[in-house]
This record gives sequence, structure tokens and C-alpha cells, in this order.
Amino acid sequence: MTDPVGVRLKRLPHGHGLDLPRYATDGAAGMDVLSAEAVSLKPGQRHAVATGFAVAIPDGYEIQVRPRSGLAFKHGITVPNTPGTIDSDYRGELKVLLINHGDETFAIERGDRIAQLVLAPVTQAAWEEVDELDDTSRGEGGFGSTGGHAKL
Ligand SMILES: O=c1ccn([C@H]2C[C@H](O)[C@@H](COP(=O)(O)OP(=O)(O)OP(=O)(O)O)O2)c(=O)[nH]1
Repeated sequence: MTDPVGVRLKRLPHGHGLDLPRYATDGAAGMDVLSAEAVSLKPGQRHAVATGFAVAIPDGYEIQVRPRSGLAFKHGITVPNTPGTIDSDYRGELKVLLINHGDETFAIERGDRIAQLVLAPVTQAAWEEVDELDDTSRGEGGFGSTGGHAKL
């Protein structure tokens, strides 16, 4: 595990009194993030859930917003834009987009752990436009070209 990276975090008025996102175990990759609002999601419904804080991520990093597998597996609650991207220059409230793919209304209470945040390094690309690309054994094969499942 590398040394932790400092990330500035500002609580917004509706975030006061809530725990900050935190790693549930020593080896956790993601910090569980809490909802700052109570909201119910009907089947098929989407919502941008308030977290009650904003961040200033250091240059060269992003935060990814990922689903919690337990909510996804047991209730069909997931992040439709997974992994959500929090840019280092974004200063608005960090929101967690959720969708209910289950068949029952799902109630979220303020303080519920709704998703997880993963701090990740970012490498920006610089295009090098060329007339021809190098040959590879895969070539233009893709989208299941190597098989591995009867349906492919
Ligand atoms: O799950 C998410 C995804 C994004 N954002 C915020 C932070 C991010 O930096 C900003 C823009 O996100 P993104 O680039 O994914 O959105 P876009 O649809 O491309 O909008 P924009 O034109 O604002 O970049 O919105 C969130 O709070 N939660």
C-alpha cells in the first residue's frame, strides 16, 4: 500500500454532522460514502444523491465513484455512470448517481453508505497522429473474437 495522499474536503451546510467517507477495513480500496439526504428510488428511478461535501483533488489524481456490491447484488442499486469521474478541478458538491435496477422501491436514509470512492492516478494522453498503425496478432479482431463463451 502506498502512502495516503491528502485531499482537501469542505463540508457543505447540509453535510454537517455526517461522518466523512472512510475505509471500512485496512485493505479497502474504496472509502464508503454516506448519503446526506433521505430519498426513495422507485424501480427504474435515478437520482443524484447529495453527499454534503466538496473536494479539491490534487493534480494528477481523480476520484472514481463506484457501486457497493452488496447494494447491487441484493437490491439492484448501482451507479449508472460507473465509475463516476470526479475531476481534480471540480469544486461543486460530490454527488453519487444511483439507479434502482431492482423491482422494489429502495429507501435511502441520511447517513446510509451508498457507494465507494476510489482515489486513482490520472495520466493524460497526447495524440500522436500517424498514417499507419503497427501490426499485431489481434489486428482488428474484437468484441468476442477470441471466444471463451458458447454464445460468442
Ligand atoms: O458521479 C459523478 C460524476 C461527476 N460528478 C461531478 C464531478 C465531475 O468533475 C463533474 C463532471 O463530471 P463528468 O465529466 O462525468 O460530466 P459531464 O457530463 O461530462 O459534464 P461536464 O460537461 O460538466 O464535464 O461532475 C459528480 O459529482 N458525480
